[in-house]
Amino acid sequence: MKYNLNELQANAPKSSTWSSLGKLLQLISHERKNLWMALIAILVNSGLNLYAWYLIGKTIDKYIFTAHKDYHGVLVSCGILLAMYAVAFFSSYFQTILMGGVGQRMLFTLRNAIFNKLQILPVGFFNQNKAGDLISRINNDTDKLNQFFSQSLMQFIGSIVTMLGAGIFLLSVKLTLGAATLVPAAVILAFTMLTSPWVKRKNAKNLKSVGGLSAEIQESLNNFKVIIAFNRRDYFRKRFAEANNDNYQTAIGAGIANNSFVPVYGLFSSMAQLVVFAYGIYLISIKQFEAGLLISYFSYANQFYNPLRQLAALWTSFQTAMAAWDRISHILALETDLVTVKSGVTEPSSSLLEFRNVHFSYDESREILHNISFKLEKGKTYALVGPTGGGKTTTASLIARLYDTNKGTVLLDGKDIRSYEPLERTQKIGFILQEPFLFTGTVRENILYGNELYVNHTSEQLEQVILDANLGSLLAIFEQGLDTKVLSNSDGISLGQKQLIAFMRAVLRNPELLILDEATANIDTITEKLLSDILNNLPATTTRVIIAHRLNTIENADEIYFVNSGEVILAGSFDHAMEMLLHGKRVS
Ligand SMILES: Nc1ncnc2c1ncn2[C@@H]1O[C@H](COP(=O)(O)OP(=O)(O)OP(=O)(O)O)[C@@H](O)[C@H]1O
Repeated sequence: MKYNLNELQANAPKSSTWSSLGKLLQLISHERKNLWMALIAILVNSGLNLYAWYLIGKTIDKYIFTAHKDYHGVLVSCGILLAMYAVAFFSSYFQTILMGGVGQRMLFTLRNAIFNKLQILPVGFFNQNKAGDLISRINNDTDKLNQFFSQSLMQFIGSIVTMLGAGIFLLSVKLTLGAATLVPAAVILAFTMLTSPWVKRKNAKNLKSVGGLSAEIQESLNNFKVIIAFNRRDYFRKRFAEANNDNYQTAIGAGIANNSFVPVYGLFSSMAQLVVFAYGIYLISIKQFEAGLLISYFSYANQFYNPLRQLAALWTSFQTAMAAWDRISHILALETDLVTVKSGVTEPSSSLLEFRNVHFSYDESREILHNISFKLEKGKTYALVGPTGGGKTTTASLIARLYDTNKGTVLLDGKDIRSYEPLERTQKIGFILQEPFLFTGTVRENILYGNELYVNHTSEQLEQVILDANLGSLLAIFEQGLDTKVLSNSDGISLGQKQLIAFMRAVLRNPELLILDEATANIDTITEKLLSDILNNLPATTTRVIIAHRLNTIENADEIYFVNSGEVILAGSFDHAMEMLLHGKRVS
């Protein structure tokens, strides 16, 4: 299945602005009550600000530009205006608090939704996407949406309400003057509609390059030791410089696109002022208009064009939010292809696991396993040997269902492995990976990862469980026992020690099938002997699959399989396996 987010995004059909807006609003549809209250607050605010200018114009005409000036009337109007501004202030404040909360809650929910989605996606997804890009989607893109919802959305609506109110005033007071004032706005509207797709594209490109830059930083931070050891800093510096340059170029592109509205809006709003000035004075000269109203008219033209100018900035925030939403929605729309299928017929089987005519490839280019069939019996120890890149880890990954076959079936206890719920399957199969994963915490926390059975045990009780499982000698290697601190980046703990913790973690889960993929590669010979004793003392029914390059590790296996060039062949004796390793076909 295709999981590469950048490719999926490039090939996705383009969606219209309005359908994207609809999808964006669905994100906060459960906040209906808060949205209505914020909307009412913004209507009150805009309405009061609009009415204030009408009152000012009327006050001037009624009390100033008249034969009997009435300053008391002006003072009364000022009192009313003060009260109106106070209410407008509180409604604006209330709306800001409401929408700030909506934005933060949406950010919280979205980040959770993306993270939960990542938990269910298969290994293939993580093979095809860079961690840095995913982090950027979770952090940066969700924040772009938050900014739109918490800051821009209500301003957006407020601006539209103010514009509508001002537009209605302009047209209703004097239709001809109003229509002339609004002509430049029609030009701006056409310009905005025409340039929007271009602006969105520029912003999407910029967000993608932010993801690329974040992936580059993450990769070089992960590999900093290799970079320093090999003095290959130039290589990473070059790659970083390229990603940074790409980000710089796309940011400039997005900046130009986003700001291209500002001068155009400025120019056309000045044009509108000019129209009001020239045409308004003309109307006064022919006694069809009053000077006080012209002052109001100027202000209403401003009330119309200022929000329009603001809309330019808000439109940018909207386009950025839509580009961010595109990137997020591609993750949310993904489904795992490792679904649990309906359980078919359970075949009575003495073997614990069976490969039946299995074909597998990571991508279309090359088949890694070709028509493979073999059985693993309960309680036996199997070794997988073969040259580097021969397909051992791939075979083990299919045994643990990290991937599904392209063709053929893997049966666990006579049942299609795909019919097991993940919890049941992972309880039956323990997998110690080539590179064990530990997280920052203590040995205890790492041992109990994914194991509900002992979480409430005291340290003494857990130590007893460890002793009973014959793992005491391994725990003794850690100076502070269960309380020994572990860092996920492995500093302060050796790779061998990490493998020991992963080994204890897997054995304590008491799996029916235990896979060790090069799990002793970094362990000294004496400790390896300890591990081998522990493996021999596992319950008699436990099946073991051991992948190892060190030959002494596989000496005592019941069966040895030779894995290479798409084949998994039973090698028979240890000597025959050695023969195959020395003279067998190597990977092409
Ligand atoms: N995630 C992946 N995507 C694409 N190809 C892969 C992936 N993982 C492994 N391969 C390819 O599959 C082939 C088998 O790899 P695999 O890791 O199974 O070999 P291996 O026998 O375990 O090697 P080693 O002894 O070095 O661990 C190799 O050619 C490898 O390049």
